Amino acid sequence: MNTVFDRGAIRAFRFVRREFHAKTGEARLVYAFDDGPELIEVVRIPGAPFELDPDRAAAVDRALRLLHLVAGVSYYKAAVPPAIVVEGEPLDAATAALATLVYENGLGEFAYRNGLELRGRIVFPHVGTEPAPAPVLGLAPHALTAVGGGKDSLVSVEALRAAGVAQSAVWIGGSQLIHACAARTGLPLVNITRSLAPELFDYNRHGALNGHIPVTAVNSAILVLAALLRGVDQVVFSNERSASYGSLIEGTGEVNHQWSKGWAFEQAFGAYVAGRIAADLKYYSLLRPFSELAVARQFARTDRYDAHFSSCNRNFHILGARPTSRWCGQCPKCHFVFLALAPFMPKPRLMSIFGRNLLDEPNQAAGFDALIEYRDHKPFECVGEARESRAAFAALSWSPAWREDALVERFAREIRPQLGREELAVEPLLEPVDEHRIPPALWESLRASFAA
Ligand SMILES: CC(=O)N[C@H]1[C@@H](OP(=O)(O)OP(=O)(O)OC[C@H]2O[C@@H](n3ccc(=O)[nH]c3=O)[C@H](O)[C@@H]2O)O[C@H](CO)[C@@H](O)[C@@H]1O[C@H](C)C(=O)N[C@@H](C)C(=O)N[C@@H](CCC(=O)O)C(=O)O
Ligand SMILES: Nc1ncnc2c1ncn2[C@@H]1O[C@H](COP(=O)(O)OP(=O)(O)OP(=O)(O)O)[C@@H](O)[C@H]1O
Repeated sequence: MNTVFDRGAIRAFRFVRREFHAKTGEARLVYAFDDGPELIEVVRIPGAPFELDPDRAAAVDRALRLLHLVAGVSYYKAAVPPAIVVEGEPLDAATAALATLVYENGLGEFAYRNGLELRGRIVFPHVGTEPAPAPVLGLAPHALTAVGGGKDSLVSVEALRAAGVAQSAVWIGGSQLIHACAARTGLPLVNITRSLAPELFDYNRHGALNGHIPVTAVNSAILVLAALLRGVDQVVFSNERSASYGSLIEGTGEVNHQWSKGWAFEQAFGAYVAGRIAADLKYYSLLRPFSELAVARQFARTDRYDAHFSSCNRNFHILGARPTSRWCGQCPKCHFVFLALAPFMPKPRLMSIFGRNLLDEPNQAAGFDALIEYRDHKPFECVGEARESRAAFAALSWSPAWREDALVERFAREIRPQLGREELAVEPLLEPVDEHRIPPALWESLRASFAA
């Protein structure tokens, strides 16, 4: 493309067609703006050729339709045109409602940063007929555990292992870091590849709208498809309770960067999968009842992954990682993970993971201030709630090992006196809540393994 991407002239975003090739495991998701070129996203699920009986083939097609709708968000956002057109069979009301929910909320940060109002503007056309409830397919008891290279999914892997749940470590994309973490689990590995339509990058260079998309919703829909193809009954994510809370922006309200990691998404998506795709396919987040601090404490209980994991998002760009080391030490994720692990890990171990002590670097004060919502809002990143960060700081400020470090000392002197002691306790934040979709027997075992 040599000209500008004239998004104002675009009238409609079209869902053109979806294809699945059982011999190769390749799904092709096809979109277009008006009569422009086809934008084709390709996802490949390993394990082909897939032999599917008619019921499973029909469920695979329903899952593919869901993935087509959800993954379209990457392209729709480039122009946000007035109309959405779904070609082929029309959507029913429940499917259209789920797609609208994902687009409106999952593009919340995108809309805020681009000064757009998307609520009420995203209309997926649908008809009034309701499809039959999804059948039971007789899927085998086995979890596809999504691995993201960070601490959360590794906590889930170990919890499922302890509970005796058969599982595979599954990841999407070409990240070597995630591959190394997945290999370190010792589980069977499943690496799914995904290529965005190359035209999108061209559009981005020529003036398309850009910003954050609900990537966990896309990954979830990919794993649902993979579970059906591989004939297994569970898709397990590792989204903690804290993901349900966004950043509070003055004059705007709450904007959640990680909306599709939150409880509202999990409930709607999980219910849709069981109700409309396959009745015995369970989608849930194993860490939903827990805070980031509870997950950090659990992670600290084994050093198996210390030399492999990273939560720093500079490792995870689709056009190639941009890290100088596994931890850049300067981004909100590095700040938060350092702070959250510090109360639960011996200091030398944490410093050897990061290669430095971030809490003794006075020039990083602003980054840590944002985490505790002091003079700034919580960053648009996957970090815990401000009350968790404040409680972690408070715990360190009473610890002989940490209290003399520059930023901890500053917290104790300047910020702690403004906060009530009851706001600063770590213990209440380690208590699980009973809001989750975890199968009951597994929940009992999980609760016991997280208890102190
Ligand atoms: C790695 C990262 O943080 N990427 C965000 C960044 O994108 P950037 O341009 O720096 O690099 P790429 O990720 O390589 O993306 C290239 C372009 O492609 C678009 N794109 C990418 C993936 C996709 O599924 N659809 C797309 O359209 C993207 O817009 C780029 O133009 O900045 C972007 C704009 O703010 C972010 O959207 C990129 O975030 C990725 C989608 C991503 O995978 N981010 C996760 C690390 C992440 O933020 N996870 C959240 C979960 C949030 C959720 O609701 O699911 C978290 O852990 O909190
Ligand atoms: N490339 C990926 N493939 C499959 N699942 C992924 C991928 N990236 C992230 N996930 C999953 O999405 C969820 C959110 O990712 P997130 O980055 O918060 O988790 P994490 O990498 O396990 O931990 P951390 O919060 O320490 O980064 C997790 O369940 C994670 O396993």
